Amino acid sequence: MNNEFDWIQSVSPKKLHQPSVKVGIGDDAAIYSVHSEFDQVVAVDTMVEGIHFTRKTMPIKSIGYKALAVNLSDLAAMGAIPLYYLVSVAVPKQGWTQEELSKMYEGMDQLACKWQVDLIGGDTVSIRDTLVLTVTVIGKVKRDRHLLRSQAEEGDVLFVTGEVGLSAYALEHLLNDESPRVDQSSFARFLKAHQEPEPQLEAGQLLAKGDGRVSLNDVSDGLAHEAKEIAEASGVNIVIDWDSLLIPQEFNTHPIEKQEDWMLYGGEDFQLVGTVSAHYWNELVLRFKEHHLLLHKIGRVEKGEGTVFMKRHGTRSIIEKSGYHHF
Ligand SMILES: Nc1ncnc2c1ncn2[C@@H]1O[C@H](COP(=O)(O)OP(=O)(O)OP(=O)(O)O)[C@@H](O)[C@H]1O
Ligand SMILES: Cc1ncc(C[n+]2csc(CCOP(=O)(O)O)c2C)c(N)n1
Ligand SMILES: [Mg+2]
Ligand SMILES: [Mg+2]
Ligand SMILES: [Mg+2]
Repeated sequence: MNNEFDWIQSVSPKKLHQPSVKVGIGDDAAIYSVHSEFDQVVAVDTMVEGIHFTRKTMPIKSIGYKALAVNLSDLAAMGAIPLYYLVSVAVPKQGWTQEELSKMYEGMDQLACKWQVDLIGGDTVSIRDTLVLTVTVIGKVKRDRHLLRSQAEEGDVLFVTGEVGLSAYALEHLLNDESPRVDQSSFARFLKAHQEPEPQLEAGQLLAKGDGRVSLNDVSDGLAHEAKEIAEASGVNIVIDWDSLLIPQEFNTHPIEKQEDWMLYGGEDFQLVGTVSAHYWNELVLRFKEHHLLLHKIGRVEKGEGTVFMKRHGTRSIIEKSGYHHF
């Protein structure tokens, strides 16, 4: 690899999307101007080789794409509009070429162009064994229009913005070397969900625009875990209605326990899960239809203190806050 400074030069954007950037890459820090009618929104998430990806589970370009996507997903979950991002990369001294790192940045750039977000800084260091990629995103939300996990109330509708379980299904096949055994044309959308998930920014912004009260979270650790976070933050119980979940046809030939593993506990779906009051629901569904976006009812909110239930064929069971845990 050339020296670190040439490398930084090579990943510096030639052109920026946001006119608010006053100083981007190249000085000690970035500067951007702000508008007072908006609040600033910031999030950071890290991807670690061996934990979030391996060379077997992810093409290199997708590692970059996903690292930015998971962060944009957190902004989506706040109802925010993304503006800028910073990238910190720790590169092992062996095993990664500059071409590969450039590919990783290409993945980020592809998604950044789609959402008009600008790379305004970062950090480059070496590490012993595995690559670590940390992305920080900065966005904005109209003052007092942000969406929180703590706004659910008894009687609300529980919704998701798309299918869940696709990412975990793909990952299981990738880890078990089974992807050649599944039908490749139908496997493609599962692979896409795992490798290059689409952050639901439009859905998040649409939910923030309306007048109704909304609670919202993004599905990184699994539907069960995220629903539990909403239930606990809001001080309510949540019932997930298994029979109303969108179950991919490919799951039908697998035992129900496997389906539950993928759909409730698998994680990394990066759909949004949330609640709205029942009388606002129909209007919201219409608005989503107008924007060609999916909003799917999967349960309801009840009085309680943070318990999540799953109801299947009329029988309820308590769902634990399990999903992917680092500790
Ligand atoms: N090491 C840390 N130091 C300080 N704050 C942290 C740390 N880790 C997480 N947080 C904060 O805790 C809150 C929850 O973080 P968490 O990472 O669980 O959410 P998330 O990003 O939505 O989930 P995921 O990481 O699974 O995508 C956030 O406000 C986050 O900024
Ligand atoms: C090789 C490989 N093994 C396992 C997984 C699964 N996985 C890792 S982290 C995580 C939760 C989200 O992470 P975080 O909580 O850090 O946002 C999940 C579901 C994977 N993606 N790749
Ligand atoms: Mg996080
Ligand atoms: Mg989140
Ligand atoms: Mg996150």
